[in-house]
Amino acid sequence: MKQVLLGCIADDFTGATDLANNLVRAGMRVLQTIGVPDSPVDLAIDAVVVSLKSRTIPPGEAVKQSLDACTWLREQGAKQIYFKYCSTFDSTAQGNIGPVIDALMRALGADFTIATPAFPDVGRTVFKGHLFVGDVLLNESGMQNHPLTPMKDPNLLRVLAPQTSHSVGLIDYAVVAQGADAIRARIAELRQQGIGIGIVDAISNADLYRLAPALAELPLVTAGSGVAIGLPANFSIEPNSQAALLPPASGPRAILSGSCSRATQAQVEDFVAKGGQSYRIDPLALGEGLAAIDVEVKRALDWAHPKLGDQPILIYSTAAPEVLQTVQNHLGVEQAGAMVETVLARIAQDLVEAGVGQLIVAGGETSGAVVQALGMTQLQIGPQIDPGVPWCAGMTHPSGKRIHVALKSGNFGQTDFFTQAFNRMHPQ
Ligand SMILES: Nc1ncnc2c1ncn2[C@@H]1O[C@H](COP(=O)(O)OP(=O)(O)OP(=O)(O)O)[C@@H](O)[C@H]1O
Ligand SMILES: O=C(O)[C@@H](O)C(=O)CO
Repeated sequence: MKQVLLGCIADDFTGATDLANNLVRAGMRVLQTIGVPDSPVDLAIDAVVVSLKSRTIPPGEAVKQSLDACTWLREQGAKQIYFKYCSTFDSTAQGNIGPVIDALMRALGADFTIATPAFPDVGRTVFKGHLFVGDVLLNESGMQNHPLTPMKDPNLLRVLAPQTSHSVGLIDYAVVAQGADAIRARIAELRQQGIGIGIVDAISNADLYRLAPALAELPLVTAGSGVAIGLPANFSIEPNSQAALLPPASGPRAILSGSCSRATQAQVEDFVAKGGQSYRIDPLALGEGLAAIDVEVKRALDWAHPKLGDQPILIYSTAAPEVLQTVQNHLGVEQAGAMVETVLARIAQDLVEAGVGQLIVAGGETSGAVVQALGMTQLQIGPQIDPGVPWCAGMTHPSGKRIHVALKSGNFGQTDFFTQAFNRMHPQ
Protein backbone atom coordinates (compact mmCIF):
# COMPACT_ATOMS: atom_id res chain seq x y z
CA MET A 1 0.00 0.00 0.00
CA LYS A 2 1.25 3.51 -0.83
CA GLN A 3 1.04 6.18 1.86
CA VAL A 4 -1.06 9.30 1.30
CA LEU A 5 -0.05 12.56 3.01
CA LEU A 6 -3.20 14.64 2.70
CA GLY A 7 -6.70 13.15 2.72
CA CYS A 8 -9.48 15.35 1.35
CA ILE A 9 -13.26 15.11 1.45
CA ALA A 10 -15.18 17.35 -0.96
CA ASP A 11 -18.94 17.91 -0.69
CA ASP A 12 -19.51 18.00 -4.47
CA PHE A 13 -17.82 16.77 -7.65
CA THR A 14 -16.85 20.07 -9.28
CA GLY A 15 -15.61 21.28 -5.89
CA ALA A 16 -13.44 18.17 -5.68
CA THR A 17 -11.73 18.87 -9.02
CA ASP A 18 -11.34 22.50 -7.93
CA LEU A 19 -9.48 21.39 -4.79
CA ALA A 20 -7.46 18.75 -6.63
CA ASN A 21 -6.46 21.41 -9.18
CA ASN A 22 -5.02 23.72 -6.50
CA LEU A 23 -3.10 20.87 -4.89
CA VAL A 24 -1.68 19.76 -8.25
CA ARG A 25 -0.63 23.31 -9.08
CA ALA A 26 1.21 23.41 -5.76
CA GLY A 27 3.10 20.24 -6.75
CA MET A 28 1.15 17.35 -5.22
CA ARG A 29 0.39 14.16 -7.13
CA VAL A 30 -3.35 13.87 -6.62
CA LEU A 31 -5.95 11.19 -7.21
CA GLN A 32 -9.62 12.19 -7.26
CA THR A 33 -12.04 9.39 -6.48
CA ILE A 34 -15.77 9.36 -7.10
CA GLY A 35 -17.21 8.29 -3.76
CA VAL A 36 -15.26 6.25 -1.18
CA PRO A 37 -13.17 3.54 -2.90
CA ASP A 38 -13.57 -0.05 -1.77
CA SER A 39 -9.89 -0.89 -2.13
CA PRO A 40 -6.58 0.71 -1.03
CA VAL A 41 -4.65 3.23 -3.12
CA ASP A 42 -2.03 1.49 -5.25
CA LEU A 43 -0.50 4.54 -6.94
CA ALA A 44 2.37 6.73 -5.76
CA ILE A 45 0.42 9.87 -4.87
CA ASP A 46 0.54 12.59 -2.22
CA ALA A 47 -3.14 13.38 -1.81
CA VAL A 48 -6.53 11.84 -2.47
CA VAL A 49 -9.69 13.90 -2.91
CA VAL A 50 -12.81 11.83 -2.24
CA SER A 51 -15.73 13.41 -4.13
CA LEU A 52 -19.06 13.18 -2.35
CA LYS A 53 -22.43 14.61 -3.36
CA SER A 54 -23.25 15.62 0.23
CA ARG A 55 -23.82 19.36 0.14
CA THR A 56 -27.60 19.35 0.29
CA ILE A 57 -28.50 15.83 1.41
CA PRO A 58 -29.92 15.33 4.94
CA PRO A 59 -27.21 16.20 7.55
CA GLY A 60 -27.15 12.69 9.07
CA GLU A 61 -26.40 11.17 5.67
CA ALA A 62 -23.72 13.80 4.92
CA VAL A 63 -22.06 13.02 8.26
CA LYS A 64 -22.12 9.29 7.59
CA GLN A 65 -20.60 9.60 4.11
CA SER A 66 -17.94 12.05 5.35
CA LEU A 67 -16.96 9.76 8.24
CA ASP A 68 -16.70 6.79 5.86
CA ALA A 69 -14.41 8.86 3.66
CA CYS A 70 -12.35 9.97 6.68
CA THR A 71 -11.92 6.36 7.88
CA TRP A 72 -10.77 5.21 4.43
CA LEU A 73 -8.37 8.16 4.07
CA ARG A 74 -6.80 7.44 7.46
CA GLU A 75 -6.41 3.81 6.45
CA GLN A 76 -4.35 5.10 3.51
CA GLY A 77 -2.08 6.87 6.01
CA ALA A 78 -3.38 10.44 5.59
CA LYS A 79 -1.61 12.66 8.13
CA GLN A 80 -4.11 15.50 7.81
CA ILE A 81 -7.77 15.64 6.70
CA TYR A 82 -9.12 18.54 4.58
CA PHE A 83 -12.89 19.04 4.40
CA LYS A 84 -13.66 21.10 1.25
CA TYR A 85 -16.92 23.05 0.92
CA CYS A 86 -18.02 25.73 -1.51
CA SER A 87 -16.27 29.09 -1.78
CA THR A 88 -19.72 30.62 -1.24
CA PHE A 89 -20.10 28.55 1.98
CA ASP A 90 -23.29 26.91 0.62
CA SER A 91 -25.26 25.55 3.54
CA THR A 92 -28.58 25.78 5.33
CA ALA A 93 -29.28 26.51 9.00
CA GLN A 94 -29.04 22.73 9.56
CA GLY A 95 -25.84 22.23 7.66
CA ASN A 96 -24.17 20.46 6.19
CA ILE A 97 -20.93 22.30 6.92
CA GLY A 98 -21.31 22.46 10.73
CA PRO A 99 -22.45 18.87 11.36
CA VAL A 100 -19.70 17.46 9.14
CA ILE A 101 -17.01 19.57 10.86
CA ASP A 102 -18.26 18.45 14.29
CA ALA A 103 -18.26 14.77 13.30
CA LEU A 104 -14.79 14.95 11.72
CA MET A 105 -13.37 16.76 14.77
CA ARG A 106 -14.75 14.02 17.01
CA ALA A 107 -13.40 11.26 14.78
CA LEU A 108 -9.95 12.85 14.66
CA GLY A 109 -9.84 13.85 18.34
CA ALA A 110 -9.41 17.50 17.29
CA ASP A 111 -10.28 20.30 19.72
CA PHE A 112 -9.75 23.04 17.13
CA THR A 113 -9.99 23.64 13.40
CA ILE A 114 -10.25 26.58 11.04
CA ALA A 115 -12.96 27.46 8.53
CA THR A 116 -12.52 29.78 5.56
CA PRO A 117 -14.05 29.71 2.07
CA ALA A 118 -11.55 32.36 0.86
CA PHE A 119 -10.41 31.75 -2.74
CA PRO A 120 -9.04 35.07 -4.01
CA ASP A 121 -8.31 33.70 -7.52
CA VAL A 122 -12.09 33.59 -8.12
CA GLY A 123 -12.91 36.70 -6.09
CA ARG A 124 -13.94 35.02 -2.84
CA THR A 125 -12.41 36.96 0.07
CA VAL A 126 -13.12 37.03 3.80
CA PHE A 127 -12.70 40.20 5.86
CA LYS A 128 -13.77 40.62 9.51
CA GLY A 129 -15.53 37.28 9.11
CA HIS A 130 -17.63 38.56 6.17
CA LEU A 131 -17.56 36.77 2.82
CA PHE A 132 -17.30 38.82 -0.37
CA VAL A 133 -17.96 37.53 -3.89
CA GLY A 134 -16.08 39.91 -6.16
CA ASP A 135 -16.96 43.43 -5.00
CA VAL A 136 -20.16 42.58 -3.15
CA LEU A 137 -21.11 40.78 0.02
CA LEU A 138 -22.26 37.17 -0.30
CA ASN A 139 -25.91 38.09 0.29
CA GLU A 140 -25.86 40.53 -2.68
CA SER A 141 -24.05 38.20 -5.07
CA GLY A 142 -27.04 36.26 -6.39
CA MET A 143 -26.42 33.52 -3.81
CA GLN A 144 -29.27 34.97 -1.73
CA ASN A 145 -31.59 33.45 -4.38
CA HIS A 146 -30.01 30.01 -4.58
CA PRO A 147 -32.85 27.46 -4.75
CA LEU A 148 -31.34 25.00 -2.23
CA THR A 149 -28.88 26.97 -0.10
CA PRO A 150 -29.91 30.64 -0.16
CA MET A 151 -27.08 32.59 1.50
CA LYS A 152 -28.73 35.62 3.10
CA ASP A 153 -26.08 36.49 5.70
CA PRO A 154 -22.46 37.32 4.75
CA ASN A 155 -21.25 37.01 8.38
CA LEU A 156 -19.69 33.54 8.51
CA LEU A 157 -19.60 33.41 12.30
CA ARG A 158 -23.37 33.91 12.36
CA VAL A 159 -23.89 31.41 9.53
CA LEU A 160 -21.80 28.67 11.13
CA ALA A 161 -22.80 29.09 14.80
CA PRO A 162 -26.29 27.52 14.54
CA GLN A 163 -24.88 24.53 12.63
CA THR A 164 -22.20 23.46 15.12
CA SER A 165 -21.89 22.46 18.75
CA HIS A 166 -18.55 24.36 18.94
CA SER A 167 -18.09 28.04 19.72
CA VAL A 168 -16.97 29.96 16.67
CA GLY A 169 -14.29 32.69 16.83
CA LEU A 170 -12.38 34.89 14.38
CA ILE A 171 -8.74 34.97 13.27
CA ASP A 172 -8.99 38.42 11.86
CA TYR A 173 -7.05 40.19 9.17
CA ALA A 174 -4.84 42.14 11.58
CA VAL A 175 -3.50 38.79 12.83
CA VAL A 176 -3.25 37.09 9.41
CA ALA A 177 -1.27 40.05 8.04
CA GLN A 178 1.42 39.50 10.69
CA GLY A 179 2.16 35.95 9.56
CA ALA A 180 2.26 32.38 10.79
CA ASP A 181 3.56 33.02 14.32
CA ALA A 182 0.81 35.53 15.05
CA ILE A 183 -1.77 33.11 13.63
CA ARG A 184 -0.40 30.30 15.83
CA ALA A 185 -0.63 32.58 18.87
CA ARG A 186 -4.24 33.48 18.00
CA ILE A 187 -5.11 29.79 17.59
CA ALA A 188 -3.64 29.10 21.06
CA GLU A 189 -5.69 32.00 22.47
CA LEU A 190 -8.94 30.76 20.88
CA ARG A 191 -8.26 27.25 22.16
CA GLN A 192 -7.74 28.57 25.66
CA GLN A 193 -11.09 30.33 25.45
CA GLY A 194 -12.71 27.01 24.55
CA ILE A 195 -13.41 28.08 20.96
CA GLY A 196 -13.40 25.12 18.58
CA ILE A 197 -13.62 26.74 15.13
CA GLY A 198 -11.77 29.85 13.94
CA ILE A 199 -13.07 31.65 10.86
CA VAL A 200 -10.00 33.01 9.06
CA ASP A 201 -9.87 36.30 7.16
CA ALA A 202 -7.94 36.19 3.86
CA ILE A 203 -8.12 38.66 1.00
CA SER A 204 -5.18 37.57 -1.14
CA ASN A 205 -3.10 34.52 -1.96
CA ALA A 206 -0.32 36.04 0.17
CA ASP A 207 -2.64 35.71 3.17
CA LEU A 208 -3.26 32.04 2.36
CA TYR A 209 0.49 31.41 2.08
CA ARG A 210 0.97 33.09 5.49
CA LEU A 211 -1.80 30.95 6.96
CA ALA A 212 -0.61 27.54 5.72
CA PRO A 213 2.41 26.96 8.00
CA ALA A 214 0.23 27.67 11.05
CA LEU A 215 -2.04 24.79 10.04
CA ALA A 216 0.65 22.12 9.84
CA GLU A 217 -0.16 20.56 13.22
CA LEU A 218 -3.97 20.54 12.90
CA PRO A 219 -5.48 17.09 12.29
CA LEU A 220 -8.37 18.76 10.41
CA VAL A 221 -8.50 21.74 8.05
CA THR A 222 -11.87 22.92 6.68
CA ALA A 223 -12.01 25.39 3.80
CA GLY A 224 -12.90 26.14 0.22
CA SER A 225 -10.14 25.21 -2.21
CA GLY A 226 -8.08 28.38 -1.61
CA VAL A 227 -6.24 27.17 1.50
CA ALA A 228 -4.86 24.28 -0.59
CA ILE A 229 -2.43 26.54 -2.44
CA GLY A 230 -0.16 26.69 0.62
CA LEU A 231 -0.58 23.28 2.25
CA PRO A 232 1.73 21.12 0.07
CA ALA A 233 4.74 23.12 1.31
CA ASN A 234 3.97 21.82 4.84
CA PHE A 235 4.83 18.37 3.46
CA SER A 236 8.03 19.72 1.80
CA ILE A 237 6.40 19.57 -1.64
CA GLU A 238 7.16 22.28 -4.18
CA PRO A 239 5.35 23.30 -7.39
CA ASN A 240 6.23 20.86 -10.14
CA SER A 241 5.13 21.18 -13.76
CA GLN A 242 5.09 17.37 -14.17
CA ALA A 243 2.25 17.02 -11.64
CA ALA A 244 -0.36 18.21 -14.15
CA LEU A 245 0.56 16.03 -17.14
CA LEU A 246 -2.18 13.94 -18.75
CA PRO A 247 -2.04 11.40 -21.55
CA PRO A 248 -2.83 13.01 -24.93
CA ALA A 249 -6.51 13.69 -25.63
CA SER A 250 -8.29 12.41 -28.71
CA GLY A 251 -11.74 12.04 -30.18
CA PRO A 252 -14.55 14.49 -30.93
CA ARG A 253 -15.34 17.23 -28.41
CA ALA A 254 -18.65 17.90 -26.67
CA ILE A 255 -20.02 20.23 -24.02
CA LEU A 256 -23.02 19.39 -21.84
CA SER A 257 -24.41 22.21 -19.75
CA GLY A 258 -27.10 21.80 -17.09
CA SER A 259 -25.92 24.78 -15.04
CA CYS A 260 -28.18 27.82 -14.88
CA SER A 261 -25.68 29.97 -12.96
CA ARG A 262 -24.89 33.47 -14.19
CA ALA A 263 -21.40 32.63 -15.43
CA THR A 264 -22.62 29.57 -17.38
CA GLN A 265 -25.45 31.55 -18.99
CA ALA A 266 -22.89 34.02 -20.33
CA GLN A 267 -20.62 31.16 -21.50
CA VAL A 268 -23.47 29.48 -23.40
CA GLU A 269 -24.50 32.80 -25.00
CA ASP A 270 -20.90 33.46 -26.01
CA PHE A 271 -20.47 30.02 -27.59
CA VAL A 272 -23.74 30.34 -29.53
CA ALA A 273 -23.01 33.95 -30.58
CA LYS A 274 -19.64 32.86 -31.99
CA GLY A 275 -21.39 30.35 -34.24
CA GLY A 276 -20.80 27.23 -32.11
CA GLN A 277 -22.99 24.22 -32.97
CA SER A 278 -25.61 24.03 -30.24
CA TYR A 279 -28.81 22.22 -29.27
CA ARG A 280 -31.15 23.44 -26.52
CA ILE A 281 -33.13 21.10 -24.29
CA ASP A 282 -36.44 22.59 -23.22
CA PRO A 283 -37.76 20.74 -20.15
CA LEU A 284 -41.28 22.09 -20.77
CA ALA A 285 -41.37 20.40 -24.17
CA LEU A 286 -40.34 17.09 -22.60
CA GLY A 287 -43.77 16.02 -21.44
CA GLU A 288 -44.01 13.50 -18.61
CA GLY A 289 -42.43 10.16 -17.82
CA LEU A 290 -39.59 8.00 -19.07
CA ALA A 291 -40.93 7.81 -22.62
CA ALA A 292 -40.63 11.59 -22.89
CA ILE A 293 -37.01 11.39 -21.73
CA ASP A 294 -36.33 8.72 -24.38
CA VAL A 295 -37.80 10.97 -27.09
CA GLU A 296 -35.70 13.98 -26.09
CA VAL A 297 -32.49 11.94 -25.77
CA LYS A 298 -33.07 10.51 -29.27
CA ARG A 299 -33.83 13.95 -30.73
CA ALA A 300 -30.66 15.44 -29.25
CA LEU A 301 -28.54 12.51 -30.44
CA ASP A 302 -30.05 12.61 -33.95
CA TRP A 303 -28.91 16.24 -34.03
CA ALA A 304 -25.49 15.50 -32.49
CA HIS A 305 -24.24 12.42 -34.37
CA PRO A 306 -23.76 13.94 -37.83
CA LYS A 307 -22.00 16.92 -36.26
CA LEU A 308 -19.33 14.98 -34.33
CA GLY A 309 -16.13 15.98 -36.08
CA ASP A 310 -13.56 18.74 -35.83
CA GLN A 311 -15.73 21.31 -34.10
CA PRO A 312 -17.13 20.95 -30.57
CA ILE A 313 -20.86 20.60 -30.04
CA LEU A 314 -22.87 22.05 -27.16
CA ILE A 315 -26.05 20.53 -25.73
CA TYR A 316 -27.56 22.66 -22.99
CA SER A 317 -30.58 23.16 -20.78
CA THR A 318 -29.08 26.35 -19.32
CA ALA A 319 -31.81 28.94 -18.97
CA ALA A 320 -32.36 32.42 -17.52
CA PRO A 321 -33.90 32.67 -14.02
CA GLU A 322 -37.41 33.55 -15.26
CA VAL A 323 -37.45 30.56 -17.66
CA LEU A 324 -36.13 28.29 -14.92
CA GLN A 325 -38.82 29.57 -12.58
CA THR A 326 -41.57 28.72 -15.09
CA VAL A 327 -40.19 25.22 -15.57
CA GLN A 328 -39.86 24.68 -11.83
CA ASN A 329 -43.40 25.97 -11.18
CA HIS A 330 -44.68 23.57 -13.79
CA LEU A 331 -42.68 20.43 -13.00
CA GLY A 332 -41.44 21.04 -9.43
CA VAL A 333 -37.81 21.91 -8.60
CA GLU A 334 -36.64 18.36 -7.93
CA GLN A 335 -38.57 16.73 -10.76
CA ALA A 336 -37.27 19.29 -13.31
CA GLY A 337 -33.69 18.92 -12.06
CA ALA A 338 -33.83 15.12 -12.08
CA MET A 339 -35.31 14.98 -15.61
CA VAL A 340 -32.70 17.30 -17.05
CA GLU A 341 -29.88 15.47 -15.27
CA THR A 342 -31.16 12.13 -16.62
CA VAL A 343 -31.40 13.47 -20.17
CA LEU A 344 -27.87 14.94 -20.09
CA ALA A 345 -26.38 11.84 -18.43
CA ARG A 346 -27.93 9.54 -21.07
CA ILE A 347 -26.69 11.81 -23.85
CA ALA A 348 -23.19 11.69 -22.32
CA GLN A 349 -23.22 7.87 -22.28
CA ASP A 350 -24.19 7.71 -25.93
CA LEU A 351 -21.74 10.39 -27.07
CA VAL A 352 -18.84 8.63 -25.39
CA GLU A 353 -19.91 5.33 -27.00
CA ALA A 354 -19.94 7.23 -30.32
CA GLY A 355 -16.32 8.25 -29.78
CA VAL A 356 -16.40 11.57 -27.94
CA GLY A 357 -13.12 11.71 -26.05
CA GLN A 358 -13.12 15.27 -24.69
CA LEU A 359 -16.12 16.30 -22.66
CA ILE A 360 -16.90 19.47 -20.70
CA VAL A 361 -19.75 19.32 -18.20
CA ALA A 362 -21.09 22.52 -16.61
CA GLY A 363 -22.78 22.40 -13.20
CA GLY A 364 -22.04 20.50 -9.99
CA GLU A 365 -25.19 18.36 -9.91
CA THR A 366 -25.01 17.85 -13.65
CA SER A 367 -21.36 16.77 -13.41
CA GLY A 368 -22.26 14.31 -10.65
CA ALA A 369 -24.99 12.77 -12.80
CA VAL A 370 -22.76 12.54 -15.91
CA VAL A 371 -19.66 11.15 -14.19
CA GLN A 372 -21.73 8.53 -12.36
CA ALA A 373 -23.57 7.53 -15.57
CA LEU A 374 -20.20 7.09 -17.29
CA GLY A 375 -19.12 4.82 -14.43
CA MET A 376 -15.94 6.82 -13.79
CA THR A 377 -14.46 6.03 -10.38
CA GLN A 378 -11.13 7.89 -10.50
CA LEU A 379 -9.89 11.07 -12.15
CA GLN A 380 -6.32 12.08 -12.86
CA ILE A 381 -5.88 15.88 -12.67
CA GLY A 382 -4.26 17.80 -15.52
CA PRO A 383 -3.71 21.39 -16.56
CA GLN A 384 -5.91 24.25 -15.39
CA ILE A 385 -8.32 25.82 -17.87
CA ASP A 386 -9.44 28.69 -15.63
CA PRO A 387 -9.07 29.02 -11.83
CA GLY A 388 -10.90 26.12 -10.18
CA VAL A 389 -11.36 24.09 -13.38
CA PRO A 390 -8.74 21.59 -14.59
CA TRP A 391 -8.81 19.06 -17.40
CA CYS A 392 -9.02 15.53 -15.95
CA ALA A 393 -8.66 12.06 -17.43
CA GLY A 394 -10.37 8.85 -16.40
CA MET A 395 -11.77 5.52 -17.52
CA THR A 396 -15.42 4.90 -18.19
CA HIS A 397 -16.96 1.73 -16.84
CA PRO A 398 -17.85 -0.89 -18.03
CA SER A 399 -16.81 0.21 -21.55
CA GLY A 400 -13.22 0.94 -20.43
CA LYS A 401 -12.65 4.05 -22.57
CA ARG A 402 -10.15 6.67 -21.43
CA ILE A 403 -11.68 10.11 -21.86
CA HIS A 404 -10.79 13.67 -20.87
CA VAL A 405 -13.38 15.59 -18.85
CA ALA A 406 -13.59 19.09 -17.42
CA LEU A 407 -16.15 19.54 -14.66
CA LYS A 408 -16.99 23.24 -14.42
CA SER A 409 -18.62 24.73 -11.33
CA GLY A 410 -21.60 26.89 -12.30
CA ASN A 411 -20.00 30.21 -11.45
CA PHE A 412 -16.44 29.49 -12.56
CA GLY A 413 -14.73 30.26 -15.85
CA GLN A 414 -14.28 33.21 -18.20
CA THR A 415 -17.05 34.10 -20.66
CA ASP A 416 -15.20 32.38 -23.53
CA PHE A 417 -14.65 29.20 -21.44
CA PHE A 418 -16.38 26.84 -23.91
CA THR A 419 -14.38 28.05 -26.88
CA GLN A 420 -11.03 28.31 -25.06
CA ALA A 421 -11.09 25.19 -22.88
CA PHE A 422 -10.11 22.74 -25.63
CA ASN A 423 -7.01 24.85 -26.38
CA ARG A 424 -5.81 24.46 -22.80
CA MET A 425 -5.13 20.72 -22.65
CA HIS A 426 -1.46 21.38 -21.99
CA PRO A 427 0.12 23.17 -19.00
CA GLN A 428 0.41 26.94 -19.77
N1 LIG B 1 -33.95 24.49 -17.99
C1 LIG B 1 -33.98 23.91 -16.79
N2 LIG B 1 -35.13 23.80 -16.10
C2 LIG B 1 -35.17 23.23 -14.89
N3 LIG B 1 -34.10 22.70 -14.26
C3 LIG B 1 -32.93 22.77 -14.91
C4 LIG B 1 -32.83 23.36 -16.20
N4 LIG B 1 -31.55 23.29 -16.59
C5 LIG B 1 -30.88 22.68 -15.60
N5 LIG B 1 -31.71 22.37 -14.60
C6 LIG B 1 -31.34 21.71 -13.33
O1 LIG B 1 -30.74 22.72 -12.50
C7 LIG B 1 -29.74 22.11 -11.69
C8 LIG B 1 -28.46 22.88 -11.93
O2 LIG B 1 -27.55 22.49 -10.94
P1 LIG B 1 -26.01 22.29 -11.21
O3 LIG B 1 -25.40 21.99 -9.88
O4 LIG B 1 -25.79 21.31 -12.31
O5 LIG B 1 -25.51 23.70 -11.73
P2 LIG B 1 -24.98 24.94 -10.85
O6 LIG B 1 -25.82 25.08 -9.61
O7 LIG B 1 -24.88 26.08 -11.78
O8 LIG B 1 -23.51 24.44 -10.52
P3 LIG B 1 -22.63 24.49 -9.17
O9 LIG B 1 -23.31 23.60 -8.17
O10 LIG B 1 -21.32 23.95 -9.63
O11 LIG B 1 -22.58 25.93 -8.78
C9 LIG B 1 -29.61 20.67 -12.15
O12 LIG B 1 -30.34 19.82 -11.30
C10 LIG B 1 -30.23 20.70 -13.53
O13 LIG B 1 -30.76 19.45 -13.95
O1 LIG C 1 -15.64 26.29 -4.12
C1 LIG C 1 -16.30 26.49 -5.14
O2 LIG C 1 -16.88 27.55 -5.40
C2 LIG C 1 -16.51 25.32 -6.07
O3 LIG C 1 -15.43 24.44 -6.01
C3 LIG C 1 -17.74 24.59 -5.73
O4 LIG C 1 -17.74 23.87 -4.76
C4 LIG C 1 -18.93 24.81 -6.60
O5 LIG C 1 -19.94 23.88 -6.38
